[in-house]
Amino acid sequence: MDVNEENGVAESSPKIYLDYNATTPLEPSVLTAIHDALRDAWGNPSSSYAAGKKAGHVIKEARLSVANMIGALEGDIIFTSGGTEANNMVILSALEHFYEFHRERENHISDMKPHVITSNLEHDSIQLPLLHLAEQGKIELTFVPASQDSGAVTTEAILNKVRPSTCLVTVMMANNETGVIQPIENICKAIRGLMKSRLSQEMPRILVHTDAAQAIGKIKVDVNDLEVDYLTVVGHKFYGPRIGALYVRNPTRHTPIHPMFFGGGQERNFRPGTENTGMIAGLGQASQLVVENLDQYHKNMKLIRDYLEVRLKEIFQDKIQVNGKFETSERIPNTCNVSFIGIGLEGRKILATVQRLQASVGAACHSDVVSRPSPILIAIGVPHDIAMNALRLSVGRDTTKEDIDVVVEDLKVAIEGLRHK
Ligand SMILES: O=C(O)CC[SeH]
Repeated sequence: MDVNEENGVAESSPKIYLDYNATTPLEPSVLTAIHDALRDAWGNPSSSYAAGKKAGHVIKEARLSVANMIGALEGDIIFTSGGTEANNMVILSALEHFYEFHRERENHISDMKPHVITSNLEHDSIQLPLLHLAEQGKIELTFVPASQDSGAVTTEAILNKVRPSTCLVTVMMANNETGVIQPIENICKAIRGLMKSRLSQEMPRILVHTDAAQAIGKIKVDVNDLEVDYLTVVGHKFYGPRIGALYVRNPTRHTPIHPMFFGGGQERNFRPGTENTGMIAGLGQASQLVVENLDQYHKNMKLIRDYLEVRLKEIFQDKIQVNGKFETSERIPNTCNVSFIGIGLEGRKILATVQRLQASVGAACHSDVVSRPSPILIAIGVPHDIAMNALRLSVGRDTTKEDIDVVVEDLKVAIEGLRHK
């Protein structure tokens, strides 16, 4: 067995991956679906001959699977390149809806700005386009702070920020760093309750979106329970490929949707561009697996995540704090955000010291920022020094108790070493 000269660890010591909120590997059957589609359904889906029809059939089946996974209709699903594209499409469609509403009433829109409400917990693919539009003076933007008693926004806090020009409320379904589930169903019901009065007062309908990236494949996601107008699906968070889909409730007839770019008319002109048949096939298969196994996935991940937290408590006792665990809110079953109490135990230092664990201190897209704590943890009231010492551990479908035992021992050795530096 070779031993790495730098860290003295046997090269063959396999790494333990606990960063499934960052991304997941493909399920074998998803890989097979992608391979088979690339091999057999390579035709252009817009072509009317056999090769095109075969590709079109693969896409139709995948669309049905994605729709089935979230309780939607086939026509409500628009394939996108991923969650970022889907989220940006929602924002721009809501703005267009605002302007169309006022143009139809011949209102002077030149001095009107659409208003958007979101939370201070959102992924960058919501937060940054909204900030960009606000900086350009194109929207008015309200960030509703999460409650520090629950790690989630409250429906009341969202409602309190509604104004006549509000056209979109967008709140993620579950946070990628803490796992805290947001009250999307309640928010939707409350916003729908405003619908009649707003229309009678010549105010635009408030559209509601949720980014379900971290929820799908972990908890039940049903658009009929939620009553959202839009919902973002991200394949690589549930063992699927790196494409996505946008759920739009009855597009154009009930819910406005506008293309961000123009081309050959694919996806009913909502999202033109020759379809990525192979990846779409994979997304369909990943969705089918969720339909068939969600309860088991949820049960297994929760068992292992809870075991992780028990073992951490056994080893570190009062020298750890689990962030995002509140009496008044729920977490997705696979996520544990934990801080190690003590000087010199910054999360990044711990990750640089462990021998087997692969995890993150927060969102992967923030991994380049080394000098600050997670803004999400600060937002839910975690003190700065505790937030600096946080690790985000997210287990997967196949993570075992033996994996957890290895990780906990790895952390124990690393932290003892850092404490004595
Ligand atoms: O790592 C995450 O939380 C999502 C990808 Se930026």
